[in-house]
Amino acid sequence: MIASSARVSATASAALRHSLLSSRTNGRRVFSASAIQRAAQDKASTTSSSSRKGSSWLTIAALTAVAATSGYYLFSPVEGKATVKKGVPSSDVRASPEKPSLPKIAESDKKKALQGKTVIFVLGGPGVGKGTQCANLVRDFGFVHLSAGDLLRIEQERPGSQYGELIKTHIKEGKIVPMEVTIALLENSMLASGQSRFLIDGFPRKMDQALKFEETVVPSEFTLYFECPEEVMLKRLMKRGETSGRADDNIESIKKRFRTFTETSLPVVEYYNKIGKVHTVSCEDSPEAVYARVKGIFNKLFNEDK
Ligand SMILES: Nc1ncnc2c1ncn2[C@@H]1O[C@H](COP(=O)(O)OP(=O)(O)OP(=O)(O)O)[C@@H](O)[C@H]1O
Ligand SMILES: O=c1ccn([C@@H]2O[C@H](COP(=O)(O)O)[C@@H](O)[C@H]2O)c(=O)[nH]1
Repeated sequence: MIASSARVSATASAALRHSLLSSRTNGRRVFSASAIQRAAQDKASTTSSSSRKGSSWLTIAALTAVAATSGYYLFSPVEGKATVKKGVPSSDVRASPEKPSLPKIAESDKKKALQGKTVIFVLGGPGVGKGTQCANLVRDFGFVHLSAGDLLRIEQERPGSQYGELIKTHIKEGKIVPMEVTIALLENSMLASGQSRFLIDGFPRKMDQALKFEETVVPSEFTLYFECPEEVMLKRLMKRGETSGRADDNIESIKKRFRTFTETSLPVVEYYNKIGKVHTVSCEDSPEAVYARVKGIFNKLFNEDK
C-alpha cells in the first residue's frame, strides 16, 4: 500500500484550504505562489516546536514559499546544492542589497522534508482531461493537485519574475520550459503545502525532466496515463479555447503542442510503461465514465473504497 497523508496543523490546513485558488481556465485548483506563501507563513507561525529559525521543516516550507514568490530559489544551486544564498540568486549578481535576505536551505533538510511523499505523475496529450480527473481525485482521495502548466502560468504573471517572458514564449510555441524552472516550482509547492500525496499533472514532459525530478525531489509511485485520439483532444481544446483565455488554446499552438507531446513526452510514458509503472485510462467517454475507471485504479491501490 502507498503511504497516506501526513498530519498538518488545523490552522495550516485551514489556511491552505482557504488559499487554494481556482485558475481562470477551467476551474481546476492549484496553489498560487501567494497562497502558498500565506499558508506557509501561517503554518510556520503556529509551530512552537521550532527551536531556531531554519531548523524545522515547517520553517523550510515557509522559506521555500517565500523563495517561490521571490524567484530566488530558482536557478540558485551552489555547487550542485539547491541553497538560497543571502538573498542573492547565483544567476543574478545584480540583485540589490535591499532585497530580503533568505537563510540557507540545506539539501539534507529538503530531502528529509520530502521523504516518504507520494508522487503520481499524470500524463496525457493536451486537453485529454488531466485537470478534470485530478479534481475528482483531490475530492475523493485527498491528493494535492499540482499542475506544472498552471504553476508556470502563475510564475509567468508574477510581477518581477525573471522567467515571465521565457515561459510566455515557450507556452505559445508549445515548447517545454527549461526543467530547472518547472522542477523548482513543483518542489517549492510540495514543500510549502506540507501535504503528503501529490498529483503532478502535465509533468514530466521530457525524459531528462523525469530522471532529474526522481533523483532530486522524490521518485514517482506510478504514472497515470490518459489516452485519447488527437481529433477528440482537438475538439475539447477548441471548445475550451472559446472561454479559457489561454494563449495556447488556438489551432496554431495546439498543433505544436500535439507535436511536442508525440515527439518528446510520449517517450516518457513508454519508459515508465517498460518498467511496469503506468496505469493507462482511455478518455474518449464522458468525464464521469472516465472517472469510474480512474477511481477503480485508485481504490485498489489505496485500499480505500470510496
Ligand atoms: N471526458 C471528457 N469528455 C468531454 N470533455 C471533457 C472530458 N474531460 C475533460 N473535458 C473538457 O475538455 C477540456 C480539457 O480538459 P482539461 O482541461 O481537464 O484537460 P487537460 O488535459 O488538463 O488539458 P491541458 O493539457 O491543457 O492541461 C475542458 O474544457 C474539459 O471540460
Ligand atoms: O512541465 C511542463 C508543463 C508545461 N509546460 C508548458 O506549459 C504548456 C501548457 O501546459 P498544460 O499542461 O497544457 O497546462 C505546455 O505546452 C508547455 O509549453 C512545460 O514547459 N513544462
